[in-house]
Amino acid sequence: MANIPIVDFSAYSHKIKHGDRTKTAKEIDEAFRNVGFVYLKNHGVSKERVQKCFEWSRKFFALPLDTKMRAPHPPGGSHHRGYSAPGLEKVSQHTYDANELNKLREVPDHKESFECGNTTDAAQPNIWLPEAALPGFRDFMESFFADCSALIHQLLDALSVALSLDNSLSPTHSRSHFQLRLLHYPSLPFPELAQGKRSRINAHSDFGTLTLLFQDSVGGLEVEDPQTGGFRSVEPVDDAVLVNVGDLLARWSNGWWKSTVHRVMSPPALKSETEEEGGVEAVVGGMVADRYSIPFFATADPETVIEALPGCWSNENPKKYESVTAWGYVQMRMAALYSSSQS
Ligand SMILES: O=C(O)CCC(=O)C(=O)O
Ligand SMILES: [Fe+2]
Repeated sequence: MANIPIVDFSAYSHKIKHGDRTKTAKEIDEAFRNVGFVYLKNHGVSKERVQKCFEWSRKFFALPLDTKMRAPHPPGGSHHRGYSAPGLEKVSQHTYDANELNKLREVPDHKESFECGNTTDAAQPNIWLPEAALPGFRDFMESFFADCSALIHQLLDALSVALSLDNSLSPTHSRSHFQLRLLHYPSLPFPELAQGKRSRINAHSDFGTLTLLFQDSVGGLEVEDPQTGGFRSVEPVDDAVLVNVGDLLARWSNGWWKSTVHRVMSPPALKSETEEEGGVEAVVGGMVADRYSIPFFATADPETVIEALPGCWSNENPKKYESVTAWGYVQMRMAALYSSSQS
């Protein structure tokens, strides 16, 4: 099991006094340096709201395919909104060559997703189903988006305290051009996953600054141990949101915080059952349960120049990365996600 620290975030979500805030910021800082992931308790997005979001997600994915296709994800990676049917998106880790991408797609990610963003994001307008197809869905997602955005801004305040920055990082995300994603990994025969014929989500790091991840209780998320290169299971924690550092924040902090590679495989319970029963053959015909998760991706305002933050570099620890704009970097990564199968 991966050792992901659990931090009480009330000092930021409930605006408790300054001293507690510094302590919380230091705890998050340590988790981001060591693992790149942290679980936050008392994060301010209520349990009821999270449960409701999972309910809406289940309702959405239970609709017939031709109804879901009334909000289709456009071809290519630059407009990342709407519904993607299973097999459309294949996550890669820094693979930009078209032949390589097509090879990777031979093992499709067995998932479907729905993406939506900020209503003010003119560059990537949302793509909704007609209201009558799922009344109330759009309203709920817009308000859940606002809940998650508020948490991101509190986290940016905490990170600025951790680095003793003069100004909070929150204004660099002032437009909140974030992305809320509903993910459904359909049930599938265990051997297909175990033998690598299909994957749930391939190993990758996230592109932006911060990701929130709400998961159901099925499990299967794994994070890479940077020391050994092996993967460790992440156990879902009740009422806690998982937060991880994306590549842009790792660059911005000059590598101080880690953007850790992660993937989704079989739930750990299923794996240990097969070991006890003497290997994969013992479960031929067994099915892996459906899994639902809700990531929320934050990134900085598009024109923000990402270069080592004050305090993260010195003559002894020079800047490791070229400066990039937030927009330029994310577009390059997104293009690789959707490019070759659709061009
Ligand atoms: O479903 C999960 O638990 C992880 C999803 C994920 O890593 C992603 O969408 O970037
Ligand atoms: Fe991810």
